[in-house]
Amino acid sequence: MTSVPCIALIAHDQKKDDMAEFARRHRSKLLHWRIVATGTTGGRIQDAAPDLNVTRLKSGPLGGDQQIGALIATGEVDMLVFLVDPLTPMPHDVDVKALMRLATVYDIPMALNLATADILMQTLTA
Ligand SMILES: O=C(CO)COP(=O)(O)O
Repeated sequence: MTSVPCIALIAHDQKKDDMAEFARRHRSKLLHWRIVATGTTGGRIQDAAPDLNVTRLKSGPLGGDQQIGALIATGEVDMLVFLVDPLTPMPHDVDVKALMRLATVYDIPMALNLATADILMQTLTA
């Protein structure tokens, strides 16, 4: 793990309220992390907790998931929280699957729902 660990945060549209609440709830721990996020998700996190260190990438359907996958492949992401919407078809479903695949290949702790994300955050010491 690098000196400032990096967490990737992504939420599909139906889960963005949950992600904003997640960022507020875990703000004190997330202050010690660099956050990378897809475009719209990152904006919602910045609105919810303006003092967090958020780098916004492209929106998911425009390549943001792939950008985060590339960061995982180069060893720059330590944890992934991806709040997925399993009830809505996505035009970029292949990108979503590719990101989950890379997080698995590189053995990155990955939460795909809020309950697991909260447990992962509880394991962090800072
Ligand atoms: O579509 C997404 C993940 O697949 C998320 O992208 P946005 O955060 O830009 O909405």
